[in-house]
Amino acid sequence: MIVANQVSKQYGAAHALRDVSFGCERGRVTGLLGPNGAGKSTMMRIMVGLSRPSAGAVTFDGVPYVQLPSPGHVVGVMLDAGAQHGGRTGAEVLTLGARSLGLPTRRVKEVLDLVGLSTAEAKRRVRAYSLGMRQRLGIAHALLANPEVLIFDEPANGLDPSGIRWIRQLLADHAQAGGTVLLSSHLIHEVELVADDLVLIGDGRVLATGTKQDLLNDLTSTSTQVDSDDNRALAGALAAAGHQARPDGIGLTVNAEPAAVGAVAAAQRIALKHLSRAAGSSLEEEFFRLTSGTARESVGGSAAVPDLDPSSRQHDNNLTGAVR
Ligand SMILES: Nc1ncnc2c1ncn2[C@@H]1O[C@H](COP(=O)(O)OP(=O)(O)OP(=O)(O)O)[C@@H](O)[C@H]1O
Repeated sequence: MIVANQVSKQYGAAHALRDVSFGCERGRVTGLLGPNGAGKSTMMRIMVGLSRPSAGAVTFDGVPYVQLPSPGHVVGVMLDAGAQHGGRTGAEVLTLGARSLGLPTRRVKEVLDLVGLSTAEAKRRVRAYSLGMRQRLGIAHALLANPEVLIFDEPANGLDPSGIRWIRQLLADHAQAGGTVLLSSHLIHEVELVADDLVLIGDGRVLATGTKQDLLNDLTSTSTQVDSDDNRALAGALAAAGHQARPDGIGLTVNAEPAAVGAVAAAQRIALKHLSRAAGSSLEEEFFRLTSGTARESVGGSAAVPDLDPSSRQHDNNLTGAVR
């Protein structure tokens, strides 16, 4: 089991992650979902020791990645498919990987077959690969030692529809065989079909976690659609009452029971034209609703932005593969 415990990361004055905690269980696919800049890549880099957290820790069955006796045998990582050396052939990249893991070179052919790269393609230099081929090579590299844990950042990036189906199946099969899978995406459809559990993050904070089904039930059960004579004033009054309201093309969609929305409108003497429970929102709609607030205060409840102690600032660089 992977456990992220109160992980925070600051880049200078910017907070990329704030107190992020979640778990990924064996036998399940966990989807880390969030819009661009939410902190997904930062979280994954911290998980595999490529970046140091400002606070908190991530463990694999109780052990931090960097303290695992042979991390490459336990955790298969695919973070940045573009990071492969462009001057090497795919076969060379995998052969070097196999050697460093103490694996026989026949494993190279096995993983090439597994990810659908032909022998001819494996002989080409990586710089000539399409994004989808690089992605497959990165996945092949992660699978070399047949690790129990897979951590993939945006694995469907660049894959064609059949490739996307293939990666979904691969991840689901891995979990079904007892493995632990964490994948990130900013595209909910990519994870909706394969993830058993979801961690929604925005602005570096966990917005919601749970099984996909529970989350969907929770998120959709309290949505209300409302239209009024003055939706701007109503949105302001709802926000002041602690509810999130967003324009939905007709009026507002609010994360509260209809009775609560009606009470706020009545208190402000705003006449309503429509008030109903929102019908069957999709997970995507709810995801956008949850992550649409750019103000940190609007997504995290008690989310005051703490002052940064200048002495704690880290001047990190941005080198791929560097601990930062
Ligand atoms: N090396 C760095 N230096 C400064 N800020 C950084 C650095 N790396 C990430 N950040 C910032 O941290 C925040 C989270 O970035 P991160 O790449 O983790 O998000 P993400 O969810 O993976 O986004 P995307 O979906 O676009 O890949 C962003 O505001 C980003 O600008």
